[in-house]
Amino acid sequence: MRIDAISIFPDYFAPLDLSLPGKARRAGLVDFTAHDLRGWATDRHRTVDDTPYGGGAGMVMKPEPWGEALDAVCTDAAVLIVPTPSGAPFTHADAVDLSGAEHLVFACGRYEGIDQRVIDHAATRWQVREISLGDFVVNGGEVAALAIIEAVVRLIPGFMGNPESLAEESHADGLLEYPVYTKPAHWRDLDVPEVLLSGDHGRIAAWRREQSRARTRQRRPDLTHDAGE
Ligand SMILES: N#Cc1c(-c2ccc3ccn(Cc4ccc(CN5CCCCC5)cc4)c3c2)n[nH]c1N
Repeated sequence: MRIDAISIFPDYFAPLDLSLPGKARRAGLVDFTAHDLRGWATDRHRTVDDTPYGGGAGMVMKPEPWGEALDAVCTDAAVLIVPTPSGAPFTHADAVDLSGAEHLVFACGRYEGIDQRVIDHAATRWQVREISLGDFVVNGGEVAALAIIEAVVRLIPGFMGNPESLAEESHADGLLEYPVYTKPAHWRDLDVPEVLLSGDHGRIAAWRREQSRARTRQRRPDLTHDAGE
């Protein structure tokens, strides 16, 4: 998989050399490049923003640099991901879907966002996904791109050391994960649940299923329609 990120803060993606996706790069599973949008700004000051038509606070990112950047970076197979507070909530299903893509390009906006014509024009040439990380506002698309990249790359076949662990993850079956424990069995007057020390794999599996269901009911009633029934 090829992944490109376009941003006025390309150094924001340096942590990818340290985390999971960094390992994927060395294994040749993922090829990641961060690009500085200002490289496609043609004026002397390398301007990428201007005041909004219709008035309003803040600045909007100009279409010209973005148009040139996407023309240069996107291949025909590109899926263009545009993080935005107004996007569709990102889910595990999206991560699974995107893990099969050949080329992901992240358009990371700043200021009050990117001129809508950039997205509209891109949609005539590539698959475009406007995605939100959650119901809160941050100052740009980079943190969402990092989260999405990590969620996607770890699902690429051959990346995770223990692919079985993916099957039991939160949201993989519509439920939240059960609690986990390790040694010592007794710590600060707290014991590991006896069932986990029993060696009875059937009891352990049943206990974990019930813990997942209870957590999901308590913390995420929105997920409990018929998940994991
Ligand atoms: N993914 C994701 C995100 C983002 C995200 C993603 C990308 C950008 C680019 C810029 N910003 C900052 C910004 C965007 C909008 C506004 C509010 N509106 C602006 C237009 C007129 C009305 C008001 C304030 C500030 C971004 C934020 N935030 N939260 C998520 N889950």
